[in-house]
Amino acid sequence: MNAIYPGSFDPITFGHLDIIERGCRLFDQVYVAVLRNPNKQPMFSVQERLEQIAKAIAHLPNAQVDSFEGLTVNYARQRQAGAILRGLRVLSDFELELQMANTNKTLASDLETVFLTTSTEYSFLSSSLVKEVARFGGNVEHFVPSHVAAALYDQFHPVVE
Ligand SMILES: O=C(O)c1ccc2[nH]nc(Br)c2c1
Repeated sequence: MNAIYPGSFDPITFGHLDIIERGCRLFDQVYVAVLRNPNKQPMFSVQERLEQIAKAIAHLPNAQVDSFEGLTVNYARQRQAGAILRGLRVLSDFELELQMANTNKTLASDLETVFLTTSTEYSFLSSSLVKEVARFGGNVEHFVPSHVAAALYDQFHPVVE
């Protein structure tokens, strides 16, 4: 069975990678799918995020990066996925995740949402938190892959020609 792992990944964190690596042990193929959302102003472009994710999952032979827009259930069908993979960090994640899972179940009754609880060491982690730490010059090396840490540094320390 294939799974999709949809998200904004702005940027990808070790929390996301924890879910992806464990999902790769459960599913034949995991599509790490960046949602192209024109209503949001991400820090990194879709292309930048695709490249960041591709490098982060290069060690996983059955994971691949992708992007999509519109309904998650339509993208899942396009990728012939039987599951939507989601991570749960803390109880506060559950309410929105439950709403999305029930919506998707109503739209596509043959599509399951599979939740994995993140490892406790990453349960506090979010892309927003990482960007705030980087914004104020904090060390993010324990939160994101080194290439993502470098991209965050460049965001806040632009080279002046
Ligand atoms: O980085 C985020 O914003 C974010 C949100 C929701 C999340 N659920 N599981 C994980 Br890992 C996760 C990460």
